[in-house]
Amino acid sequence: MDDPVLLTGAGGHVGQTVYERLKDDYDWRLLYHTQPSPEPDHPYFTGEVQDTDTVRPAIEDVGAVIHLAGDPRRDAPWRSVISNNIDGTHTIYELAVEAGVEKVVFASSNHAVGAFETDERTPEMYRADDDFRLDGTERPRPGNKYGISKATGETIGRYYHDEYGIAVCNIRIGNLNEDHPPIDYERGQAMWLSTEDCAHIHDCALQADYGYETVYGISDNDRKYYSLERAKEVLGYEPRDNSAHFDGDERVVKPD
Ligand SMILES: NC(=O)C1=CN([C@@H]2O[C@H](COP(=O)(O)OP(=O)(O)OC[C@H]3O[C@@H](n4cnc5c(N)ncnc54)[C@H](O)[C@@H]3O)[C@@H](O)[C@H]2O)C=CC1
Ligand SMILES: O=C1O[C@H](COP(=O)(O)O)[C@@H](O)[C@H](O)[C@H]1O
Repeated sequence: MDDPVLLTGAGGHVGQTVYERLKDDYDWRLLYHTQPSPEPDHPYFTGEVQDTDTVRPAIEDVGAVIHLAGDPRRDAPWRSVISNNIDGTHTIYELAVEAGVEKVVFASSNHAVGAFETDERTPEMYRADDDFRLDGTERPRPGNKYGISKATGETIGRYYHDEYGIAVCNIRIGNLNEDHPPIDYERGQAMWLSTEDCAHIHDCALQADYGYETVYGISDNDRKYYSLERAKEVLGYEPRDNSAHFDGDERVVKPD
């Protein structure tokens, strides 16, 4: 991607993870909610992602968008997800059409499919010896209103792909922690996405050719209930981390 790339939610956890690691690789445009400090090295904009007057100048002349801005809380209330997540994502796509954007990478979530984690399947599905896998071809099955907003974001992308030809990659992100995988949280270990793998999968999604894709964004954990096949095949994703290789403090060498 030689054209500028707009990163929304640039000040957040995922945004900083992506920007810090790929800072020199793209001609970034950054959308922050509020004034960033210190100022970033690339042109930036501030405001509400659902506000066309905020987004229009930010998306001008952009070739691709990584859309992260939104309310990430799993218990986010309806009014918030309607505004920040659903209306915000609609605004991004609507102005992407206007600006001639070729590709949108959308931060979807494990919570778009959270209701697959039924009482009958859990906690066994979180364990390394269990072979249950979601692969991205299943229909969304949200477990909360936040999950509804992510499933809706995927569907908004489907419309803008079919109607306007925008290439869309929904990354159903698992669990990005500050540093190491969570300890004593089987589910968290199963859907852990390391910071390096997080930057890498977003880089892959900017580089690869596809039409409309939904992939899972997790590291190559021994415990997993999401398939990585589609991300590997379509995006060229090569995860390097595995939650099993951390003991809570640091990477440990596992015996063969
Ligand atoms: N961190 C994780 O483990 C996961 C994150 N995600 C998704 O990834 C995206 C980023 O999440 P995080 O970085 O963890 O959250 P975060 O809260 O750290 O970052 C989100 C950013 O978006 C901004 N924002 C929120 N509403 C906005 C609005 N209306 N207009 C402009 N900016 C707005 C916030 O100020 C914040 O800087 C979110 O869409 C979230 O749903 C999905 C799955 C897992
Ligand atoms: O989508 C998200 O998922 C992560 C992981 O989910 P959790 O239920 O294990 O907490 C969550 O931490 C993050 O806030 C959310 O945006």
